[in-house]
Amino acid sequence: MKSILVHPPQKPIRAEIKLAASKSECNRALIINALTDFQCELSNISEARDSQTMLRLLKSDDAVADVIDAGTTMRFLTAYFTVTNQKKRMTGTPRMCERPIGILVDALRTLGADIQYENVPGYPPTQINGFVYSGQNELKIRGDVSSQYISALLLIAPSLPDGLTILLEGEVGSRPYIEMTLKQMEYFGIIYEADWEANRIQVKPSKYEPKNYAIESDWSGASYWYSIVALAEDAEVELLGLKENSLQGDSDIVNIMAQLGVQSTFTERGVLLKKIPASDSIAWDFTNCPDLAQTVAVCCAMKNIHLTLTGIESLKIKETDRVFALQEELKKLGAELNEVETNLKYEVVRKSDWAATAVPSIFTYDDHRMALAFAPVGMIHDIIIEEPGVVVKSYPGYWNDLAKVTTWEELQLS
Ligand SMILES: O=C(O)C1=C[C@@H](OP(=O)(O)O)[C@@H](O)[C@H](O)C1
Ligand SMILES: C=C(OP(=O)(O)O)C(=O)O
Repeated sequence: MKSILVHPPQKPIRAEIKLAASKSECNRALIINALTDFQCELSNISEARDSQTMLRLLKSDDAVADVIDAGTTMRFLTAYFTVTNQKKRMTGTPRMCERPIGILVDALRTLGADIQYENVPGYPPTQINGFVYSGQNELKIRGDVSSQYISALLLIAPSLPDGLTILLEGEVGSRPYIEMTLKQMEYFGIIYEADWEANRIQVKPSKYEPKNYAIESDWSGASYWYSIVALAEDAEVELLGLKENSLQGDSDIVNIMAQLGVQSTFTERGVLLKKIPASDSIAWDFTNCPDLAQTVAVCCAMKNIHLTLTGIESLKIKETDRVFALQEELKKLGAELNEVETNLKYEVVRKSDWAATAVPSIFTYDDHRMALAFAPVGMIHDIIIEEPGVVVKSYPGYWNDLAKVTTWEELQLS
């Protein structure tokens, strides 16, 4: 499959969508399960490639763990293999080897890990050689690069003889993901204290209790459906498997989309999305929900809603430089992502009189969220999404789900 041409729907959209499970919740549950010697019963395991990769690597005796392009899988497994004293070479795609891991490796080394870099210090591939506990039970760690390092350390913290106290430095990004980690740990019997005023988290040493755990559907995946409803002329969609009180910070899409023209009503099965009037402009800080930035940027561009974005610095070190990717691809829709204050504030603006002269063809930069976020443009006019297979990272069933509300066809681009 080389590319997909999405056509606007020919009739009002009325659909029920069973979303994929959250890969974030799933990857935490899989690590916790491994730390109970696989005694938990996990249900609704995510079919996302990131989670399937985690599942496979946790069960593998191979000396090499290739995480492909999965950040949480790389970071969580590095901590897990270290404390369980498994010698592993950790590697991934070329892009994964450009995504920093030094902050986590330094922290694990302080705890007693022998980890070596194969090429560039601070980046995968790494070789985990072993672990002899140093007796250190307090760490200072930067919180402004990736929360995944902190979640990785928290997940293994109960296994350390003295537990672990983490002092976070700098502005903490993606904090809801840290809270998700802590709440899942608590569910499995771990005691912790988090003081967010002092940026201090303390985890007591203990064993995870084996329990059953049901993984919630993915709110990041839900965001694309919000965008579909916001952009389509007439749409009502029920998303199944989502909860009002979610562990996932991306459930904030409910509040963002209330301003972009989508009302959420929670039902017994999930959430029902209906169209309502939208605002002319919004400002949003994505520090707590960086994965929603692409969805919202594309949706605002297409609805001619002026968007001011802050808190998107971490987008530059994800599957691709998402700021650059958005800048390049929004241009094809007559829109711009402008940097208003260096690295701090951006805005999305679109020429309201813009009309496509040819069908825009969106390059996806090996980033699932580029394909997922731009496909809803098809609710308004034809759009080509190149390399659409990238969606397997988090939402393998996306194109099949999209076929429930509109038509699309495969193209072979030369
Ligand atoms: O812990 C997690 O499950 C995640 C944390 C976030 O990463 P950062 O903490 O690097 O922002 C998010 O972007 C990623 O998709 C999943
Ligand atoms: C950033 C993401 O994932 P990861 O960091 O786990 O590769 C994502 O899914 O958008």
